[in-house]
Amino acid sequence: MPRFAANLSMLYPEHAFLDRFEAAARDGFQAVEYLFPYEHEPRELAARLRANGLQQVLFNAPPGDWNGGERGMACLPGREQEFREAFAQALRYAQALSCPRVHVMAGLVPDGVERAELRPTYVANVRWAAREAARQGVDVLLEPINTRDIPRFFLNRQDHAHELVGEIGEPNAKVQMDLYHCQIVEGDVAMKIRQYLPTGRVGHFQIAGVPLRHEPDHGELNYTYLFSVIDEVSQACGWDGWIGCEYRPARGAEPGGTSAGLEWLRQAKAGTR
Ligand SMILES: O=C(O)C(=O)[C@H](O)CO
Ligand SMILES: [Mg+2]
Repeated sequence: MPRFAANLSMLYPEHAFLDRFEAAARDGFQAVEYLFPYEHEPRELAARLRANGLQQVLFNAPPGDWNGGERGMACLPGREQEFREAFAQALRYAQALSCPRVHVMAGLVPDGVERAELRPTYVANVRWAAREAARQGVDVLLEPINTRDIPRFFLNRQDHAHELVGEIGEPNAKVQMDLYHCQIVEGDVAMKIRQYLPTGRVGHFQIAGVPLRHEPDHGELNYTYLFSVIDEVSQACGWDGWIGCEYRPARGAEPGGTSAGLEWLRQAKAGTR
């Protein structure tokens, strides 16, 4: 069965962020991911990981002015210096947390600009980041995101992401394949897993039910089937990454709501015995 990481930006909303590590470990998770670690000292986060026997498997580089609506800087001409400084900060956290992957958000296409005009900036920024990250054994991830959640996001499709990874040309630049976004934008999810996972260019998966981004057993995707596809393909090609549980629990911040909603995970584990 694939290995699952709890996304602490979305799961366990009834707890303060630092207390979500313990909640995830209590539910049997052995790994976590989240959006941004930067409000906390690396040593505080490392202590939470250690105390709860957890691995950090992914977080995001600083995205620019998040509260002002920015969603990454990688595609933005004129922001290269800020991008580099932000990525250097991410690498310091990755080192302290022994985290092998950093997601670099692409950014929004500015009004009046054609997507194609941004491509050279994006490729140059991510190539630079991948080379820096390679020195400490870290992969840099590119994630296609749907435009219902993030209108004007630069990167939306798996084929676009894989084309860019090819052009970037660094072995540690990979795609973060979020099946929730993939279903909303393009569908045909199982065939896309079969197409892309064997290329060695998928660094990480994320999951959520579609359309509401709740538990994977809510909505139109059949994750029992998709997990069996990931299992089959990863056994054939030797992929041994993680699947991030990046969803908003249907019970919201109700105490114990995330844990109660993990029935899909208990069933997925039971199915492999
Ligand atoms: O939104 C997602 O799916 C992500 O994984 C990003 O990291 C945050 O926007
Ligand atoms: Mg995602």
